[in-house]
Amino acid sequence: MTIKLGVPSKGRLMEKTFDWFGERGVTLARTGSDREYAGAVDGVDGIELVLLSAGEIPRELAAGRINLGVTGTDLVQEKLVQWDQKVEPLAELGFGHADLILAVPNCWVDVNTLDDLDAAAAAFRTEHGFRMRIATKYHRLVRNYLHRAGVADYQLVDSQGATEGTVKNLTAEAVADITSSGETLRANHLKILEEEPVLRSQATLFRSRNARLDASDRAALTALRDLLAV
Ligand SMILES: Nc1ncnc2c1ncn2[C@@H]1O[C@H](COP(=O)(O)OP(=O)(O)OP(=O)(O)O)[C@@H](O)[C@H]1O
Ligand SMILES: O=P(O)(O)OC[C@H]1O[C@H](OP(=O)(O)OP(=O)(O)O)[C@H](O)[C@@H]1O
Repeated sequence: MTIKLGVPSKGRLMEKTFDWFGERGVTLARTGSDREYAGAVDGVDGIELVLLSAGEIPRELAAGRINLGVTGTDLVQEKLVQWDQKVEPLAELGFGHADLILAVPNCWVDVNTLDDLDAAAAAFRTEHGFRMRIATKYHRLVRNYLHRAGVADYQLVDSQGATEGTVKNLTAEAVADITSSGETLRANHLKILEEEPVLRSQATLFRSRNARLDASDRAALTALRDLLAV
C-alpha cells in the first residue's frame, strides 16, 4: 500500500503547500493536463498525492481514507465532532492565516461587543418578531462560541459563499466568516466585534488517527516525517 497525502487541489493553499514540502526536500506536483486532478511525489518513496477540496480533507482524514492532509484548522474544527480524537495536528504551516469573526453593519453604532450584540438581539426580536439572523458556514464553531458568551436570541442562516453580501441582500443582519486582510468586510460596510475571534486558523498538516497502516506504510510515514521534521 502507500501513504496517501491529501492536499488542496487549487489556489493559494495548494501552491503554498507545494512550496512548504519543496523547501523540505519533498517535491509535490500536479501532473497531466491543467484540469486533471492527478499528482506526483518526488524525494521520498511510498507516498501518494491526493488532490482534494480543502473542505473535504477533514472528512477523508476522519474516515482514514487519507493518512495525512493539509487544510485549515477552521475546516477541521467545524466539520469534525471531537476533531482531536480523529486527527492529530503535526505542524502549523505558517500560511492560510484567517480569523473566524463576527461582524455587524457599521451603522449599528451601539453594537461593538458580544454584550451589545446580546442586547441588540433581544431588541431585534421584540421589534421584528423573529430572531436576528447570522449568516455563516461555520455553524458548530459559531453556535459554541455564542453559547459560551451567553448569547441566545439569534438564528444561524446557512451561507456557503459571498457571506458578507447577505446583509446588503437582506437575508441576514450579521455574519460570522473568516477574514484575512479585512477588505471584504470593509467593502461590504461591516465591522468586526471587538472580541477575541471565534477561532484563529491557519493551514496545518494533520495525521489521521483512523487510517490502517501495514509495516511498509509505517516505514514510509516515518521517512516522510523525518524529512519534514514533524
Ligand atoms: N482570504 C483568505 N485568506 C487566508 N485564508 C483563507 C482565506 N479564505 C479562506 N481561507 C482558508 O483557506 C481554507 C480553504 O477555504 P475554502 O472555504 O476556500 O475551501 P473549500 O470550501 O474547500 O473551497 P472549494 O470548495 O472552493 O475548493 C480554509 O481553511 C480557510 O480558512
Ligand atoms: O479578509 P479578506 O482578505 O477580504 O478575505 C476574506 C474573504 O475570503 C474568503 O472568501 P473566498 O475568497 O474564499 O470566497 P467565498 O466567499 O466563496 O468563501 C472569506 O469567506 C471572505 O469572504
